[in-house]
Amino acid sequence: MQSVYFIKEYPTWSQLAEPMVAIRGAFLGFAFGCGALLSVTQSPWKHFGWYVCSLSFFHYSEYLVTAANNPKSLSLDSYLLNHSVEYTLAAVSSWLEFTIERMLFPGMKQITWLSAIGLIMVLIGELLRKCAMLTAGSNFNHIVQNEKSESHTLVTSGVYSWFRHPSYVGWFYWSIGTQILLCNPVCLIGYTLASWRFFRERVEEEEYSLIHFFGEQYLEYKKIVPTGLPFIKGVKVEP
Ligand SMILES: C[S@@+](CC[C@H](N)C(=O)[O-])C[C@H]1O[C@@H](n2cnc3c(N)ncnc32)[C@H](O)[C@@H]1O
Repeated sequence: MQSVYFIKEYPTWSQLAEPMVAIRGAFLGFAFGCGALLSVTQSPWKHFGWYVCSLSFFHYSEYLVTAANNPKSLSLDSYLLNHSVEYTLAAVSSWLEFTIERMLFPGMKQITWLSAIGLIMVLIGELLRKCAMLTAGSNFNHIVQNEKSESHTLVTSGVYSWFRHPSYVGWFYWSIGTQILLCNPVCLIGYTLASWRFFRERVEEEEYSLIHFFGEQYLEYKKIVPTGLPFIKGVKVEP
């Protein structure tokens, strides 16, 4: 008698992740729509609507640009929604601060000229970051690489000729801009200090690897081009 075997095929990780990608994309689209609706009303939450649009656009476009730029590195994490616990706490704190101050001092949340300055910072920061991603192409990776891949080349053109870390410069001013937009004084100070510390450490860690990868070529580039981040010089090199 012949036996029949059924080989059970388990879905691969990428097959499992596909619906999650669609769900996150749809959620960000929905959030953007809600933000846009709030933005065009005369409600006291109007500026919060600008913020929701900025936040959802940022996360959606991180995934989209990674897909176009460096599809090999694309994953569910490319939305950067689960960046870190600190990042999530910072976002929730800013929503709480906005809500509490909105209840106690409603006038404080309706300073349109100040929110407009914040929005301009957000837009410029976003543009700079996406220009950096597109300029670096497949050399750009959300996860700092400690091993040099064969195709990794040093990028020194376009926005990389202005700053050594243009995407971090963009993200730094984007994050500060969100708090100016929300007229959140406490989070403005907190975000400025926390993101400055984060990028100081990140730049040092990244530059160790880049010097290891590109040696003299990176050291020459480092001499000519600043990091772009205030009071951050990057890794110290002994003469
Ligand atoms: C998240 S990206 C950030 C890039 C850069 N720090 C910036 O702010 O635009 C991190 C990856 O970019 C790579 N990288 C950083 N600067 C680079 C450059 N000038 N040329 C090529 N790769 C670079 C690093 O090796 C790392 O894996």
